[in-house]
Amino acid sequence: MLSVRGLSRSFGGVFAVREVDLTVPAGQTRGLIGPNGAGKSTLFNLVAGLLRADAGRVDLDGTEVTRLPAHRRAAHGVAIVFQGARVFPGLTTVENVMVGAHTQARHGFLGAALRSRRCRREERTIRDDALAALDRVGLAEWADVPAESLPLGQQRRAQLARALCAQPRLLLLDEPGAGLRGAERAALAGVIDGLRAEGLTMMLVEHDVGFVSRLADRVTVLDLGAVIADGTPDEVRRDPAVVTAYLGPDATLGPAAARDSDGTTAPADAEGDDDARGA
Ligand SMILES: Nc1ncnc2c1ncn2[C@@H]1O[C@H](COP(=O)(O)OP(=O)(O)OP(=O)(O)O)[C@@H](O)[C@H]1O
Repeated sequence: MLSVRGLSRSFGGVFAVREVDLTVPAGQTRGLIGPNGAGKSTLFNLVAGLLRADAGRVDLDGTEVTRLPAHRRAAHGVAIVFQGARVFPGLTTVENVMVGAHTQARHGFLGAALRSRRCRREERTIRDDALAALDRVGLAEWADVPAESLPLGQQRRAQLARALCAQPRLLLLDEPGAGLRGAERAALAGVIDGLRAEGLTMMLVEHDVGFVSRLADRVTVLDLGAVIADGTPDEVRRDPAVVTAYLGPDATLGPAAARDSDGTTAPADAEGDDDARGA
């Protein structure tokens, strides 16, 4: 589904992403972890076409998209949920989600302004698609409430629904669980797990190693822009290079410790990690 070869990008002469090779087969959920500043978000932006690569190539389903802008890659099925993204205030939950489907709408400005019959029909279809996406993330009953009145965890799921509305084939989730605790975190993990079971191809950036380990089939570890490990969650947690990069030379990255989404190191039985696994 996704193939990245020799991908590099630097800012002011410093590599943010350095000669990254990565293959994500269709149906796989790939975790992407690494310390702060490792290059995770930059890699996502390079895959989504929001940043230009200095070198290397990106292929989606066998088609090279390296030079395509973000909207053309979206048409190839790439959707991204940004780190710390907020819902649009002043819109209901379903209206927030409909914004995602509007990227695929056919009617132009004139049709919308005149409320033509075709435009109204398309609007109904978009609303139905948005309601179906809300159902997939467990928010159907909150469709008509102001989105900003939802708790943070539900706002995150609404953003996920917005991305799903574009019917992606590759979904990039940049720290979707950041700042979530307890039941909210467990609910999000349950939704991501459901999408995985449906066979959606996903990449998931998270600081919380327990959260990623529970949800990903395979994990890639970045440090200083380069891939330092790639394997099953268990293999990666035991890899000495990963442990050192993450926590320092004397630490362990097994069930005993994991860096939580706020960047602090917490025991695995702390609230966030435990809830993610227990979902
Ligand atoms: N637009 C930019 N301009 C300059 N430097 C940037 C820019 N974007 C990223 N960087 C730098 O590139 C490096 C990688 O940043 P990036 O945000 O991709 O890391 P990250 O792994 O996502 O970090 P975090 O976990 O903190 O979100 C960092 O050193 C960062 O300061």
